[in-house]
Amino acid sequence: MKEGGEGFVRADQIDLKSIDEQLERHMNKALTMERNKRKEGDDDFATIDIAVSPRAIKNTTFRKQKQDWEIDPSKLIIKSVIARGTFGTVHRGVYDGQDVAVKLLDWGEEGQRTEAEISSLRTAFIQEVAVWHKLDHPNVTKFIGATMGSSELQVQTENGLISMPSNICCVVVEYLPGGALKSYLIKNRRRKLAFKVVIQLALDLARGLSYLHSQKIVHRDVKTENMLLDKSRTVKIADFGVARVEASNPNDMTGETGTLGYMAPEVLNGKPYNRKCDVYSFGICLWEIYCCDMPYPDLSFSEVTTAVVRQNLRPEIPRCCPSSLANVMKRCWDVNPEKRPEMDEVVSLLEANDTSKGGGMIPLDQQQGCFCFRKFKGP
Ligand SMILES: Nc1ncnc2c1ncn2[C@@H]1O[C@H](COP(=O)(O)OP(=O)(O)OP(=O)(O)O)[C@@H](O)[C@H]1O
Repeated sequence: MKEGGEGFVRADQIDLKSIDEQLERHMNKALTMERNKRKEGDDDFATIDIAVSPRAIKNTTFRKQKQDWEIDPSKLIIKSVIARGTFGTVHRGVYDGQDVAVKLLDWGEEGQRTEAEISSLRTAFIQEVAVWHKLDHPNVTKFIGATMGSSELQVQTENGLISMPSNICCVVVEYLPGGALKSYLIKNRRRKLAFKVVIQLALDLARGLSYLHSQKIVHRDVKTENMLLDKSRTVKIADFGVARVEASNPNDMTGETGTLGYMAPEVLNGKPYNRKCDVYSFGICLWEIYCCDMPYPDLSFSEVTTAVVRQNLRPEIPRCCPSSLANVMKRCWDVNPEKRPEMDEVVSLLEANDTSKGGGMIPLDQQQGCFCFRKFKGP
């Protein structure tokens, strides 16, 4: 599917029949695999309270018990593509008169994805809905609803409204026009941010994470790309694709997930981890927000892993950074997860900062500038 101009998708570029056929084949395969997986006693779904009933397939439409998070597809209009993510495409849309972002699950061309990939995509999709639909906080992108397959979805094209193939899965969330926090930091990489703005952004993120942890959710992919800004620059946590309900036994949570530069050493090492991996990633985000820079720009993936795990490498904190903030960063990225603070403590530490006297990182190219970094490291 390609983007059209003026917020439209070109109708002639949507091959509805073949998408429908692909979906039908993929859905059946994925459901068979899921059924087999359940028979084998896989308890992956133990924490997911979505009723996915493989029995309920009729005429290729994926039917299930109506969930409280299900949208009314007739009220949703899908518009142009905003971005392409791991799942598929993210579109702008309108739901019941409200501006929304619509994440559509893309099953890929026939033969493009293996059955295992399709199954894991679908599991991730279900997982994202399972986690997200329960959340309600000003610093978490508001979940509006989802559908796991509907014949009533419509896409707005240059030629009017066109029905989407049945079985399309989508998640509908509030539309956030400010873009990703990462892009905002990149925009300000030369000028840097006022201390007041640094604290505001950091507090938003810290409050959002503290809320998630209070709900026993570990985000597992905390990074500035996954944080979106609303029109008044409030940070909202987005992308719950790999978020999980925290396991009561830490040994139940292992596996590399997240994004390298933000990943805690225990995650990089494949060791058991808990919510403290989010605290580590928050520490890296805090550094990034203060510096408007990227951690480890000159290192390759493998160099980052080795250096973080074996040499305790962390981003270099500029000398102009107030100790109150530098200490939060250092505590958050402590190698020992138990020594890292809880997110609610981080919120209190950030709230204690006095921002009335100005401050903030001094751009390197100013005469009296900050020479903490040896050279400019633009993203
Ligand atoms: N609520 C939203 N409002 C506006 N834009 C959004 C919204 N949600 C997502 N986007 C846009 O879509 C992009 C991808 O979104 P998201 O990260 O949620 O998708 P994803 O499929 O999980 O991608 P990935 O896992 O690769 O990060 C975001 O970087 C952002 O540009």
